[in-house]
Amino acid sequence: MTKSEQLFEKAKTLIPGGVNSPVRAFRAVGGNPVFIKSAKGPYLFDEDGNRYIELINSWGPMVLGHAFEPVEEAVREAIQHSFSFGAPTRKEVEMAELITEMVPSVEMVRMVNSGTEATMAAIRVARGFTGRDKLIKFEGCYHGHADSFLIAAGSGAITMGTPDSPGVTKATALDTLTAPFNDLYAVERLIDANANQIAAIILEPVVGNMGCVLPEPGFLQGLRDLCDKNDILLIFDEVMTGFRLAKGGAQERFGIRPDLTTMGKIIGGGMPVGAYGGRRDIMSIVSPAGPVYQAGTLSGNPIAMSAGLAMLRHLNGHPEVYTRLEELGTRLTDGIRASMVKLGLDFTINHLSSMYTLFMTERPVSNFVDAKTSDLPLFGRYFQAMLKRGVYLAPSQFESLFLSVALTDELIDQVIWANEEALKEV
Ligand SMILES: Cc1ncc(COP(=O)(O)O)c(CN[C@@H](CN)CCC(=O)O)c1O
Repeated sequence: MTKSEQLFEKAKTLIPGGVNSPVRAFRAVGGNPVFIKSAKGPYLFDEDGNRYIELINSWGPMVLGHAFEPVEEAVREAIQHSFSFGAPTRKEVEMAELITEMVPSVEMVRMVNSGTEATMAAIRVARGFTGRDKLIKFEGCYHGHADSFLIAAGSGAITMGTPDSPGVTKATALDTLTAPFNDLYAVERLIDANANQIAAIILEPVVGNMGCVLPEPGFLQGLRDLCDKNDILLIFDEVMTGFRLAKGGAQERFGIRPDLTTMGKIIGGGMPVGAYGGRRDIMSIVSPAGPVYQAGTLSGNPIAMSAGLAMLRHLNGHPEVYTRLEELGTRLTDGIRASMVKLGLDFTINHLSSMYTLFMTERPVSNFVDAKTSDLPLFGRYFQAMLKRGVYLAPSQFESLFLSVALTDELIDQVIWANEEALKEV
């Protein structure tokens, strides 16, 4: 048995499914997960000494590559002052200042410890602000594992076949309305049928959690208009897209101003950090400034703030990072398309900047129903064929991939080669 296999056997006796987050278990792609020992730049190294070109980057955070020196240096400096105080610190003020500078719609921000906490809090604030109970989310979008969002959820929920998880009460589920992504008319019908009851519409402005799915022209603006017309708050869940698709996230790229934004992943530089923020009048009702309660022992943790600050400061000061992410994404997806032409294949690739998904379906993918036409067993074989060739993909069809600027043209070309060989093999 390999070291990874030994570790997995033991892990399964101690941790549900042997993992601390379901999608890591390779359930959707077969085989056993590789246990990662270390990472550097564009590479992961597993417990058995295998090296992989990394296309997940911890599901988004490691946009500058693993062990990025300025982030590592910031953490080394921070740990000399102990780890956690449970009291306000200078770094939290600096973080709030930087986030509100980089994301102008965020006039005030609260730090939390995960994307899930951020979206949980954002919807509570929206309900507190509007006095309304219902929310609209989109089928296949994933906003973390809070009860309100495990309705037609994407990511690991659909990967494990539990888009509507047991344990979520009927009462909770009744307050979550769902519509197909990119379907404005369906949203209008929900609003008409639930007049004055909807607090917020929450979405991934560019979806990663059903695989990468882009908003069709007019969709985001249409949601903005519907929200304005019906006094509904628009929440952009930018846990994935924030600081990746542009310095100011998808909202900068598409020119739409949400009322609230949730953030995570990149914001922590690889440490557990989430955040939610937005209009000052809305955020001013959050405790202790206002009555809507939300708290966290490790929120604004000084080590995590140090890592996040170093990451965001680099992104804020180096716009060339975003140009490079565009180049890398275009080179890779153009290469994959060229391979498919050569092989007489016509699978769908959805791509924006450093996010993309190769769907094992020839159907265009603009919503969850489309994404679910993918041939999942074929995807599993493709995943394993890529892993065998030293390329580490997301172990699920219903996930976006995330490139980092640590990748080089040569490594991209290596991935293109591996992809062509893998598609031949499967
Ligand atoms: C748009 C969006 N919103 C919220 C979340 C939840 O964030 P976390 O609680 O996992 O930090 C996520 C988490 N993303 C998944 C990847 N699809 C995390 C990976 C995992 O669940 O292990 C997200 O993508």
